[in-house]
Amino acid sequence: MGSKASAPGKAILFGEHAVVYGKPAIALAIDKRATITIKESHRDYTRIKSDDLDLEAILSPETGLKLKKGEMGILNYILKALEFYHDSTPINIKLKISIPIGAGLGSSAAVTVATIAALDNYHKRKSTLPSIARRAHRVELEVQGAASPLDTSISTHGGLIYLDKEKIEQIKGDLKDSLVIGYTRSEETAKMVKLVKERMERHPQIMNLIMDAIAHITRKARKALKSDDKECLGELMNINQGLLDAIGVNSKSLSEMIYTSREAGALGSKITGAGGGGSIIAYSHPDRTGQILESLTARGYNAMKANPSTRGVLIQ
Ligand SMILES: Nc1ncnc2c1ncn2[C@@H]1O[C@H](COP(=O)(O)OP(=O)(O)OP(=O)(O)O)[C@@H](O)[C@H]1O
Ligand SMILES: C[C@@](O)(CCO)CC(=O)[O-]
Ligand SMILES: [Mg+2]
Repeated sequence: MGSKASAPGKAILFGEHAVVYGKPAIALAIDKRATITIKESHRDYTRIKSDDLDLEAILSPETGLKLKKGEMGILNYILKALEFYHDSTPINIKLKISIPIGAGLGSSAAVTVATIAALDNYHKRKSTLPSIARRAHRVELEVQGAASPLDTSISTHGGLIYLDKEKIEQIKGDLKDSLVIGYTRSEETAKMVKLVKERMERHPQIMNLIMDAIAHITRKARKALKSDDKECLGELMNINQGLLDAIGVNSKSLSEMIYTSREAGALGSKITGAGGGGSIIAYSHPDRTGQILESLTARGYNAMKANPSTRGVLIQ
């Protein structure tokens, strides 16, 4: 018997980094997914494979982990999820992923959530969405050393969520056909979270004022989404971007993508995710997304339209 589960990537509209300091955030699941398939193994070891990542590893109780090809990165999240199971029954794990990796689009969270859901199903363990999200957050915390529950919550629950500390609220907002994501390879999330922490330690009063300002923006954005006030939402994204620059997570390539998208008609454009490279999210009237996509790709950036995905984790 086998098991299969998938989970979506994410984009953060407001509150990245501030959420690590207990401020609210707004994030949406996007229509790119990670899928984990588990089959029984007829060998005495577990094999983890991903053609998309050109990754293959063997995990045996006797000889431990052997990385046959690819890089550890994402594998660390699968291994940590396996570790929490304390069950060394050999299995074959396969990962398919359409989420750009390490680009601020929540690939690590999606892989973690899909792995936990697939393992629950494989071991016939009853699980709830909050339980999957909680365990997935613990995996991200252990692997990265620091992580808010934001990425793993949105990957589990899907939709468009307003997260305030542990409280999750699905919010209404018309973002269909209005989002373009430009992406490059980002610095690892853990590194960017550490960089902000160090600046916080050097300038606590200033940084706390900035985090409070981002919190005000996020609360106001929640109202703008509900009232479909597109101009206000765009302007709040641009203000949030200025504050992300101030906390040190902007970069030249992100700025170039942001200004390119604004010149092409974005109402708002900002970093999404950890920053330091990675992704930007541009919000516009639906009739401008084509132009924004074209402008970003013409400058050699990867770009894609993103639509909210109401579907969170799915056990197939
Ligand atoms: N080709 C690859 N194969 C395996 N792992 C990779 C590959 N490219 C990047 N990684 C690793 O995948 C992980 C991606 O996690 P990271 O949190 O940095 O990005 P993300 O989850 O996509 O973005 P964010 O967390 O900012 O939303 C990192 O550990 C990175 O080293
Ligand atoms: C930068 C950050 O806020 C979001 C990364 O996608 C880190 C976190 O919330 O764990
Ligand atoms: Mg991540």
